[in-house]
Amino acid sequence: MTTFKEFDISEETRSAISSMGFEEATPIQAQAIPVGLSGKDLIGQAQTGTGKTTAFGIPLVEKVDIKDKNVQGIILAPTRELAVQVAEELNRIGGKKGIFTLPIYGGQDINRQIRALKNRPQIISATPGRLMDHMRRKTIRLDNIHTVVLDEADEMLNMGFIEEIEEILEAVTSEHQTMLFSATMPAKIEALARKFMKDPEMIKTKSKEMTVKNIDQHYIDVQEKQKFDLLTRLLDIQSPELAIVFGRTKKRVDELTEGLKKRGYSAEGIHGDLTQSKRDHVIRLFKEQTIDIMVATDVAARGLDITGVTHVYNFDIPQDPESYVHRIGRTGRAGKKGLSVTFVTPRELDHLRVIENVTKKKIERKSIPTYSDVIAGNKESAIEQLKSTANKDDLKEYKMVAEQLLEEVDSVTLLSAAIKLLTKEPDRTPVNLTSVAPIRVKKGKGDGNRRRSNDRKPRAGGDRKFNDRKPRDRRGKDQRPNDQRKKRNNRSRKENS
Ligand SMILES: Nc1ncnc2c1ncn2[C@@H]1O[C@H](COP(=O)(O)OP(=O)(O)OP(=O)(O)O)[C@@H](O)[C@H]1O
Ligand SMILES: [Mg+2]
Repeated sequence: MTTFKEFDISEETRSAISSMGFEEATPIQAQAIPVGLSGKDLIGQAQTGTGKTTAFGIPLVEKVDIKDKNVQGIILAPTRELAVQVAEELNRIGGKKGIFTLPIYGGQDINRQIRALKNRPQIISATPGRLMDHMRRKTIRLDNIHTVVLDEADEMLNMGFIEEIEEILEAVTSEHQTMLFSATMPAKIEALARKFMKDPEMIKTKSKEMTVKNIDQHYIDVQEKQKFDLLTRLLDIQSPELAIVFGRTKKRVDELTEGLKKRGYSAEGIHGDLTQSKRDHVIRLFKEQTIDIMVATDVAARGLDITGVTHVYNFDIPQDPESYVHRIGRTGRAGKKGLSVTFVTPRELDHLRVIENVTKKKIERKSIPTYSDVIAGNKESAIEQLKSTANKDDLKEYKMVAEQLLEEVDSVTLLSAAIKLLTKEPDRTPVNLTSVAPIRVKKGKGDGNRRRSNDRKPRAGGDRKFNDRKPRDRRGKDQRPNDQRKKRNNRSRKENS
């Protein structure tokens, strides 16, 4: 067990960490913080939800010279929401030392960011595209940077981002430390990462599996057409506190959200085609539990730390094992329990095996719940509702009627009637989704790294991730016209950074 007292850090930072409620350092923090503080380059790999943000946040904050008014540290993140979240965490860690971290991301008024930069943040947490925009305008200078962090490093070094990352790193001309973090680090990406680093120390927390033990991982073999009914059945039976439903494309997310609303669930969707203010709004509603289901593309797969997410449903099986690891990692964070359920159509079973092989974890098969399972689940919720109302609410004005009723009917019969009335029938409002083609394992490349090549062609999965390109275009990536590839890439950058 390592406590934060054991690190050679300032009193302010120690006190900030304690205000955040952290007592013991997590394994990645215990190993990475001393290396980070020593100034050495490092690659940190640890499972989702195990505190990697603080693992790089503490060394970064400790290295900032408060008298120096220049930007001294940059953190790059693949999505806007993550850039914001990381900035918030860094502000909690560095606040007591007077260190200010500013999030810089696409979709927000650039002039507003330029004004905020006048407050002289020492650290910037940015998405690559918008940072480059500021570099070109000379509103951010990188010549005094002593620390560069790539959060979700494998994603950042994937083909969708590599050019920006190279350009940004080349612009950091000062002597600097580079730290890379992610829960996944495919070998090819690690090799590529080393080119940007000086003899990096590799820190991997010991564990056979890529995913955390506290997530129960299930899958259900289901026909495409049955998926939506299955989802609503599971939602009724499992009553998640907060759930994220992942769909493969933007259109899919829109259709799923509409369908869930039609059946009376409080759900909102998030994907790269929405305005940033809509994206922010959805995240806010979800965080404050005004809605309890967030339907998302992979734009929400990485890094997001939302308290109360008890369930992750992969309505569509993820394209690659890394995406699976990150998606399900939105639950089961900081030691809490979580459940993930992946819907697998018969022709996708091979793909599921690829995921199991790469993550070194067997995913447990479950069968489709029956109608009577749903009724039993709904009865359970009705009983919970009755109990919590009995415990919390002021029932004075109902008590007299209740006593009168008890003179006519016995208490067990009365309560049974109340439970019956409160037990919902499953909503069967018809919902039609456009069906999507199954994801197939490509022959001879079933190593789970098939989109992680580091040649310079745009990656299929990566563009899909942030552009949410429909996997319909089943031509090989080399068969698509060049200008089409370029357009997709550019759009992806504009949308997400
Ligand atoms: N030492 C600690 N003790 C208790 N909770 C902690 C500690 N460090 C971090 N946490 C909490 O754990 C949660 C997960 O942390 P964080 O988001 O940094 O995980 P991560 O490893 O970056 O996950 P991901 O791979 O999904 O990005 C956060 O809510 C954070 O506040
Ligand atoms: Mg993280």
